[in-house]
Amino acid sequence: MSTAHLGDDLEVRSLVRVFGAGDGAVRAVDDVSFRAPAGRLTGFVGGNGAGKTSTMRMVMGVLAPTSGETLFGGRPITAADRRTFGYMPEERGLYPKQPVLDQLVYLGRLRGIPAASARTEILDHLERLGLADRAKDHVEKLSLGNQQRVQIIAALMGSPRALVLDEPFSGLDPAAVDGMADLLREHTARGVPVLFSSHQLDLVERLCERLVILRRGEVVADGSPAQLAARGTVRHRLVLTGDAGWVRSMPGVRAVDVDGPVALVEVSDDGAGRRLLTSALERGDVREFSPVRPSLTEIYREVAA
Ligand SMILES: Nc1ncnc2c1ncn2[C@@H]1O[C@H](COP(=O)(O)OP(=O)(O)OP(=O)(O)O)[C@@H](O)[C@H]1O
Repeated sequence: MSTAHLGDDLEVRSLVRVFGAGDGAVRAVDDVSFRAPAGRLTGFVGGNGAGKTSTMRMVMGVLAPTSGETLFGGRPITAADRRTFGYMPEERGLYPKQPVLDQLVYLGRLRGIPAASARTEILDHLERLGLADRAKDHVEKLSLGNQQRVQIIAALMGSPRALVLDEPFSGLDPAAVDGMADLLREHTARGVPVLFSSHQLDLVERLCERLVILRRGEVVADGSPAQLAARGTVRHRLVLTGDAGWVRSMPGVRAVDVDGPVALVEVSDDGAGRRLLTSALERGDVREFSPVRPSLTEIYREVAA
């Protein structure tokens, strides 16, 4: 039995995975280190082929690292640890011809969850994800989004000690996204680290306390959304009473967008910002002059493009 207890971080250290050899070798994961802290939702983002799935597979032991380590609570992750983890792989593996409830009970038993307690938990999760009336249906009769919900329940049942979820939100409608987010928060509240990949940046920004951005196998950003926002280019929003077109000719000011009395600008330094504000005040009332935090999408474009 694992000695790990709730409150352990998941961590990867100097993780490398090379596919192929010689000239055709691909360094899919290239010296990746980051931590998914206990009790936090960590979003794992990056473009197609950035190395997210390969990293998660190495955490779950279904892909061998070329080098580097995967750790839980500071110790190398063991097979016993992994049996206590909830994993949603990229390749969804449900049996089409088996009823939903039977299948989930079976998957639970593979993870050592007694059938009776698995049933209670599964029925509760089906209810919460709006699938209570589908428990006896064959999986193949469900829409893809509903099959996805079943897959999610398979990963979440049995009070896992860590959750590793590859694209858990893809294909879900907004109500299911909210239901799923609530479920994940219940797990972080128990002290579980949750690592999930996603291409939906708005969702990651809304949900995550931490995020890790990969680009071509390397970590290019790692921190809270606020920490990442502080790294991005800060802009200012200037709202005047008259037309703001004149800001375009101010030295040290780049007008990103001007629309009537509203201008979004980047200033080269504090001095240029002060000169801009002074000029604006000389021309009349200034209704607003405020820094604009870059959105995650903008930060992502800066670091991952
Ligand atoms: N089994 C494999 N054999 C050879 N190359 C592979 C294998 N698995 C992944 N790769 C390559 O490794 C790189 C990273 O792929 P990976 O699936 O980890 O990225 P990803 O970030 O999950 O991408 P996506 O968002 O598209 O799912 C890609 O170039 C991919 O082609």
